[in-house]
Amino acid sequence: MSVTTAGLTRHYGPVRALDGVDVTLADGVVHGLLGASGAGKTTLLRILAGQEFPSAGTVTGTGGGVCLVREDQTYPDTYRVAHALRAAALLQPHWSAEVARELVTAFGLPLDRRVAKLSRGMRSMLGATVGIASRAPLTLLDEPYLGLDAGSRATLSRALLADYAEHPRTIVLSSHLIDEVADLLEHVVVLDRGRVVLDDDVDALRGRAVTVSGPVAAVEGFVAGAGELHREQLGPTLRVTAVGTPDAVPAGLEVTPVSLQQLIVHTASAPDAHREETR
Ligand SMILES: Nc1ncnc2c1ncn2[C@@H]1O[C@H](COP(=O)(O)OP(=O)(O)OP(=O)(O)O)[C@@H](O)[C@H]1O
Repeated sequence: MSVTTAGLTRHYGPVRALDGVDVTLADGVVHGLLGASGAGKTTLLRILAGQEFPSAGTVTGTGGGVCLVREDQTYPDTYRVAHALRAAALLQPHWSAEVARELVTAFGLPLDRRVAKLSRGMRSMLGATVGIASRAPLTLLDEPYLGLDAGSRATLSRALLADYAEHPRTIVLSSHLIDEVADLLEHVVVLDRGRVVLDDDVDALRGRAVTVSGPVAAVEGFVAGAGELHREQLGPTLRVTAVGTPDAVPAGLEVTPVSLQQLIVHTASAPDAHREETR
């Protein structure tokens, strides 16, 4: 299911949580919705799921069925894990009871425990179970890795990829910790203060930016005309992260590729003039 937003804007009083967001979430692709705290990720997911109205702009293509798992999902006080799963099964027309059972076992989720008494990590396990078992054509997971230990993070990633391979759908994972999700993603959308600052396939992004370090004058010469994302100087050594640098590296300079995490962090904090270079 392909979903498109046009000019999507959401104001809360003076706060522009979303400010003219134009994105297309392609069918059968795992997207990362990334950005710092307060960037607008949850607001966008809530609007996509129909749980929030935009102040302006449109969303098209969400008619096939949506499952949003929020990191602050609330349930009635009396709900136990089994109740939450039963409710999800009733609400989600593509629900797989088998997947839900497998994940409950893999995570070691206590079915008879009250949801209110679950630890932070267990709440994420429950959310992941609901999101994956929903098999919703548009599956939105808000901060799915919050509080999970390394083993459970691996379980979630494995289960998500395995089920997605058999039942491709449009998946959006929001996170402000890019390392947690980087390996799963095919496409990233980065928000910064309600605006899209990066919207590209992961394959296209990898290797696009480099960090170059060496003597100040030599580095300045190498990055002249490139899009600069970040610079720091330590005595006589200058280190610059940039996109669009020359292929030929002069002697005396050290050039290393930038990880997806670094590229996104630098893009979100780069001056506006240089953002265009990364698109
Ligand atoms: N109901 C609301 N009332 C007032 N302001 C809100 C409301 N919901 C969100 N905001 C504000 O909108 C901005 C975006 O919030 P949002 O929760 O979408 O960000 P986020 O990227 O999901 O952040 P985080 O990673 O911390 O969850 C923030 O400044 C937030 O304080």
